Amino acid sequence: MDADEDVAPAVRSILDAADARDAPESGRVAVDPRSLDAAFAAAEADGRAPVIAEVKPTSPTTDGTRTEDPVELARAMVDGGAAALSVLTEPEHFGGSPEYLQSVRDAVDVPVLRKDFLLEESQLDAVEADVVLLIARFVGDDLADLLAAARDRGFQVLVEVHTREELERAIDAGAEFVGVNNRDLAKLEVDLSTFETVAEHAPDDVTLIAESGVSTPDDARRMRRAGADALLVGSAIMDYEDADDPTAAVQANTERLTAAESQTHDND
Ligand SMILES: O=C(O)c1ccccc1NCC(=O)[C@H](O)[C@H](O)COP(=O)(O)O
Repeated sequence: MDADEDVAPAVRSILDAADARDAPESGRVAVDPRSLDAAFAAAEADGRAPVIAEVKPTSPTTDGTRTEDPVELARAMVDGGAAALSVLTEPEHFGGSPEYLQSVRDAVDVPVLRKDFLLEESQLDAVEADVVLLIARFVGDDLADLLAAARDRGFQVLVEVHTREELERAIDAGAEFVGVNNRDLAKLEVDLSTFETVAEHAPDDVTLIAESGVSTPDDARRMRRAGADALLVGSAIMDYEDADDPTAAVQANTERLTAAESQTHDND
């Protein structure tokens, strides 16, 4: 691993925990994945903004922990029009688990992204998912090998970048799905202009996903105008702590963002 020396203490702690995690005892996984590109195309054909809705019980920048059943939340996201789902499997800082992901994937028919901080090949085998995340900053020179190892198992791979230099490394490694994270993991600050400045350098044949900080339909349209093929949204969809009915709130939050494309004015 390289380039992690400047990260926020919370991220340092996440990486230390990932380093310390035992290799899964299960054997090597072999995945028959649900196509992410097809899911995005189906959403667009239906007039929905392609949204990957994230089941994120907590995080270093979230107050408290959402304890509702991840499967119920995931179903509400799909009912709200999510093209795909992301499920945190990191246990110590995000309240996730591979078991949650497996239950969610069994319950829905959209592609499911495994959101975690994968540093080693063996960690790919913790659970089947349609897509796995590799964060360019954290895997450093191992990116191409991990990408190949993930594809050998059948996974689609989302390579996350935050800078133009990381984008170039992702492209050189052969990434087909690139997520530009608007959250700077050095400071945990979110700035939507990150996607705008990095995405313009991406080749046309890459599927580009705007990650983090998308809170309103206006934000969604802004990212789409800047070239996002899809949006990865966690906090704004999981924002239901004051709601009487959490699953209804999650569905409504998802609908608000997936409907962004069909609105001409912002009515956030
Ligand atoms: O979300 C965090 O606080 C966080 C902190 C440290 C490292 C990663 C973090 N988030 C991971 C993510 O990629 C986001 O959950 C995802 O992009 C959704 O972001 P948002 O819509 O802003 O919740």
